[in-house]
Amino acid sequence: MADQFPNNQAPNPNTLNMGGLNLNGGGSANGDAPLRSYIPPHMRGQPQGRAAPAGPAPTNGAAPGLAGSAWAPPAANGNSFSDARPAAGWANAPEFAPRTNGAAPGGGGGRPGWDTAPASAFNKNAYGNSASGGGGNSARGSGDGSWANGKHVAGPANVRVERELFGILDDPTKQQTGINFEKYDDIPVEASGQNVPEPVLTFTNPPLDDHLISNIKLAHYTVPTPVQKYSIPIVMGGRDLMACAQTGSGKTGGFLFPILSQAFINGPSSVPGQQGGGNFGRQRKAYPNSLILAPTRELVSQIYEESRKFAYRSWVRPCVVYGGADIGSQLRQIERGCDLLVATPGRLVDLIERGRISLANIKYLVLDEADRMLDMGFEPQIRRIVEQEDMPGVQGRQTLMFSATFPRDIQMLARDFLKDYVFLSVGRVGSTSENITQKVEYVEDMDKRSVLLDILHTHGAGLTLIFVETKRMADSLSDFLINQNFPATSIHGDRTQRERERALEMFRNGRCPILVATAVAARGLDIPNVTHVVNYDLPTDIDDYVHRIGRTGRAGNTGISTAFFNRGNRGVVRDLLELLKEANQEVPAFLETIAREGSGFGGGGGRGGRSGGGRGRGGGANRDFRKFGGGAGGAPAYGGGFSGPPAPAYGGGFSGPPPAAAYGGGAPAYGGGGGGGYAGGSYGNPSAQGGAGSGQSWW
Ligand SMILES: Nc1ncnc2c1ncn2[C@@H]1O[C@H](COP(=O)(O)OP(=O)(O)OP(=O)(O)O)[C@@H](O)[C@H]1O
Repeated sequence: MADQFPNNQAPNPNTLNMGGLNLNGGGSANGDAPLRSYIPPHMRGQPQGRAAPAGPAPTNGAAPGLAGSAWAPPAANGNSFSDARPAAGWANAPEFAPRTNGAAPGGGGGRPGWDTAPASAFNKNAYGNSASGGGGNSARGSGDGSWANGKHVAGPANVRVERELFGILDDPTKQQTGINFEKYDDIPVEASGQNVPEPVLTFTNPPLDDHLISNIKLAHYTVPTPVQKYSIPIVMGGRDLMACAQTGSGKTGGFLFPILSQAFINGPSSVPGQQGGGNFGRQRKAYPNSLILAPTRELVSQIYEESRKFAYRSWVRPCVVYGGADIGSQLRQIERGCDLLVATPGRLVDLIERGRISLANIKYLVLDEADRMLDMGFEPQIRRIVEQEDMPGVQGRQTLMFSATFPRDIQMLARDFLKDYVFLSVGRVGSTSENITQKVEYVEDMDKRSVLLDILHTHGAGLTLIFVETKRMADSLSDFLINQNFPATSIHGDRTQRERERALEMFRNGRCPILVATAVAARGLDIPNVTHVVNYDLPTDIDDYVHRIGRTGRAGNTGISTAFFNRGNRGVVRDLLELLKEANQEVPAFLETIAREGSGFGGGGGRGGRSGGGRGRGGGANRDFRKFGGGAGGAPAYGGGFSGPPAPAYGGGFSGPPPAAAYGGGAPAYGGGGGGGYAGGSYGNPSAQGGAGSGQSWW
């Protein structure tokens, strides 16, 4: 119960601050607020003076208005949602416990591997084959399969684990592809860099390993998405990669497939100092071959679950570590073997300091949502992990970066972490999927609750994710919705890890189909059946908007997003306008008007708090940095081959190439009209408040 009311208090309907909602005709509850400008549809056309009774008064009784909506509780006769819920509902939901790696004992077949494929570019030793463990006679590996006599021996099928990982056909708890899945192939692809390999068109051998293909089949994937088509040969060919593709278009598979395929082909590496022995038994220090870093606990958990799917029955044993959870159980997991590690940077540093993880065997380093990790102030930890511990240098590993957005400063970080990389963009960098119908409504702050209730009352089936800017707002809005008998919960950085996991699970399984979230839930989360994303508070940075709305309209499914916009959001108006136009969305007239008014606001929308020159969307700013004279070699563009030229340069005002020195870390002074940090201070907060390391953030 405490979970529903974050302050351990059920809100008192009589003292509930309704946020100035108009409950008694014209004024607010205490009668002194001005008339609200917003009139919900069901009240429109009624005599003046009855404006905006947008929600029921929080008094005892049923929940008027809910009955006809998707949220109607089966027995809505209590005082509040907690009373009205069905017996089998919220309160009785099982405690959520993070899944642990299910056992799946071994047997099955390996395959000859990549040897039959063209020799060009492919480095057979890329996954540690050069070490004796890879070629050893009985190196077991730590997953459920094993590696014996230089061959991969898969474990036997385990029906229970298979069901847990892959679900059943058309399983509603798993993401199904939607009607627009094939349309991903219409998105223009640009791949720049030296000697970019041709894309693959199917999940076949070669280049992919048969064991991986069998797991891909279990996941019911039939064809690769565009980012996967390109990333598979690029990564298997031994190249570094910076890949940018729209939200929900399969980037996770884009890095997992080639990494795991190589692992299945080449086997494990030996532990340093134990050459020839192939000691893969229980040991205190883990030597993973692959490291995937991602910004949030929820995201690393999700990537871990995906890696469990595709590593099923293989010698590879994935592990996950993140802060806020019991380190003891994570250590025990690692001790059982850890070939592929998914981690948040802070917890990984902790484990390295404890001497429990060595990065000496890393062959693949993935930075997922790298731009967010920088926003969160993780750069020192990331640099420490990559540059100051025992990880092989840039020449000795493959490094991959994935996101839907790649602001300029992250591209500059790439200069230090990547070598001769391919820059891949599926659609314009930072663009939104056309699978999402984007609506923008003009709503004054004081009317937001009322409009939200209106939306929730009329909303159909599916899950609704509501983004707010602060933790306090997340709590107060979810309390408010609960008092309005809506099955809501919240997720933000001040909730305990258990509360966060529980809230997410309740949302995922539909017991709480409304989730109020801060930016902590903006990135990467793949939750089936999220049909509506509401930006109750718009972010100050357009990239955040792109990721937030990307929680819907995934894997070819359609979705709706609604943004509440008012003049307080004018800093983002131009970017929003351009984004809507580019994605063929309806553009409300007020946006054009405010964009014209706001010509003094600069075009960048860049954030404060970040070193460097902000992240304006000036022409070319979000595309391969190297092409704009950054000093990394001006790689030739590769004809992407997927219907047409890349999207045109976006925004205005790319003012020419920066001097070469700008690439070296100084604040680059170019970009669309002065994006150097939109004031307001709501961003950049991580560094201002101690950064990721301190655990303090506004979200
Ligand atoms: N080839 C495929 N066929 C069918 N479904 C796929 C395929 N690849 C990925 N998916 C599904 O598409 C959904 C979105 O994939 P994923 O989470 O990797 O997207 P993403 O591009 O990383 O999104 P985000 O930018 O939000 O992190 C997932 O549910 C995944 O299972």
